[in-house]
This record gives sequence, C-alpha cells and structure tokens, in this order.
Amino acid sequence: MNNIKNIRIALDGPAAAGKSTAAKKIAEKLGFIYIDTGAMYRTLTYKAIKNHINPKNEQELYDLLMNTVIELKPGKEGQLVFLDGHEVTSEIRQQEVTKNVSDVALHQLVRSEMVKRQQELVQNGGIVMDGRDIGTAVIPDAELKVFMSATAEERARRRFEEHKKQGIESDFQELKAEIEKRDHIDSTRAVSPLVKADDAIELDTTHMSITDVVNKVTEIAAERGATS
Ligand SMILES: Nc1ncnc2c1ncn2[C@@H]1O[C@H](COP(=O)(O)OP(=O)(O)OP(=O)(O)O)[C@@H](O)[C@H]1O
Ligand SMILES: Nc1ccn([C@@H]2O[C@H](COP(=O)(O)O)[C@@H](O)[C@H]2O)c(=O)n1
Repeated sequence: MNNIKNIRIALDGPAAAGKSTAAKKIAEKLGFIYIDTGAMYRTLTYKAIKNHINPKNEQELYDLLMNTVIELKPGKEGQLVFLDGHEVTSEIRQQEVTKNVSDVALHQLVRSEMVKRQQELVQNGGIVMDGRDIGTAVIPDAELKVFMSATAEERARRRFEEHKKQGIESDFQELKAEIEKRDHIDSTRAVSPLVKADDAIELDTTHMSITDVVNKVTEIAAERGATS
C-alpha cells in the first residue's frame, strides 16, 4: 500500500451477524468504500433462477457468470447492485434467492471468478469488504481482519425484528432454521469455507450494540493506520 490511510478491512462471519450494518457504518466513519460480496453471489443466483439453471450445475453457473456483469455502486442507503445494467438491489434479497445462494456459492469455478473480481475492487485500499472468505481468500494480507459472530438465536431475533420493521411477515423458527442451514453449507463446503482466519480478531456481538461494534472496529483500524 502506498498510503497508510488506505488500509483494507476484511469482515467475515455467519449470516445475520451484523456484518453489512457494521461495515456500512465503519466505511462511513472512515471515508472508505463499502463492498458487500454476498450481493455478488446473490446476483448470480437471481439470474440463475430467472434462467432456470439448477444451483447444482457448476458448469452452467460458471458459463452464466462469464456472461454476466455485476456492478456494485455506492448509494445513499448503502450499496446499489446492478445486473447487466439493471438495478436489482432489492430483488436479490428475495427469499428464493436466499434459499439457493449457498448452493450456488459452493462451486470452485464460481468462487474463483468471484474472488478474481473482488480482488480487482480492493486494489486501491480504503475499503471495508464483508463476506465469508474475505480474510482467508480475497484479501489474505488485509491490514485488519474481523470475524463477527453472535449466537444463532440472537441472529434470528435480529433478522425477525428487521422483517417486522419492513412489514415482512416471518416465522422466528423458520428464520433460525434458514440461517443455520446456510451457515452449515457455507462452513462445510470444500472451497474456501466460512472460517475465522488465524490472524482475525473475533468479535462476539451477541451482547454488543451496533455502535459498540463500529467503535471497536474503528478503534482497532486507527491503531492499524486508518485515519478518518
Ligand atoms: N450489534 C447488533 N445489535 C442488534 N442488532 C444488530 C446488530 N448488528 C446488526 N443488527 C441487526 O441485525 C440484522 C442483520 O444484520 P446484517 O444484515 O448487517 O447482517 P449480515 O451479517 O450482513 O447478514 P448477511 O450475511 O445474512 O447478509 C439487521 O437488522 C441489523 O440492523
Ligand atoms: N464472500 C462471500 C459472500 C457470500 N457468500 C455466499 O453468499 C451468501 C449470501 O451472503 P449474504 O452476506 O448476502 O448473506 C452466503 O450465505 C454465502 O453462501 C460467500 O460464499 N462468500
């Protein structure tokens, strides 16, 4: 890095641990760019569903990805997502996408292309990137790695409250089961599974507020050279 201010912060952890909420605020505080890599896997999944491609068909998914432009752009409320030039920011959060995304994300061919694209996005530093393999595969030499966790019960409770605020009806037990299923697929896949990098700082946020989390990470980021 030629500018010590432009550190790269890798934020990994299981579903609904609060990664994107924290990452957005940390980026805002530091004047960094925020990149949500889950959105890229979700966008491919959304297109695969539209094209009736089976999430288990690695070659067809890869061919589709090679003919797909995924753009992430900063917006007022966070990151905007574009698929082949069309905005799909809210479409990629649909339940059908959530249910299938971990099966799409487990393939070697899909992951190596996604990692390549993500590495191009972090070249200049000054970024907070969140996902499942950022500290282990995308930016293994990141200046700061954080592995955010919380109990499955608390993560399901947070998602349930989020849905309630958005007027989306949901069942707590179903949400918890969906989160646990996704975590299981993500952490047991053969290619870059969800795992804490050896040199990541573990942050159990079960009893932490969003402000506590943001303050903690920005404090450590400042120690590692980031200035706002
Ligand atoms: N420390 C916290 N305390 C209470 N609620 C939180 C905390 N962090 C995040 N939340 C809330 O939990 C919900 C899930 O957070 P968020 O979407 O940031 O998780 P995530 O890790 O990015 O999830 P995913 O990987 O599934 O996209 C959001 O409604 C968010 O406002
Ligand atoms: N670096 C990443 C990011 C995401 N995934 C997969 O995408 C799913 C959706 O991610 P969200 O953060 O939007 O919930 C996630 O469950 C993983 O299957 C990934 O593999 N690597």
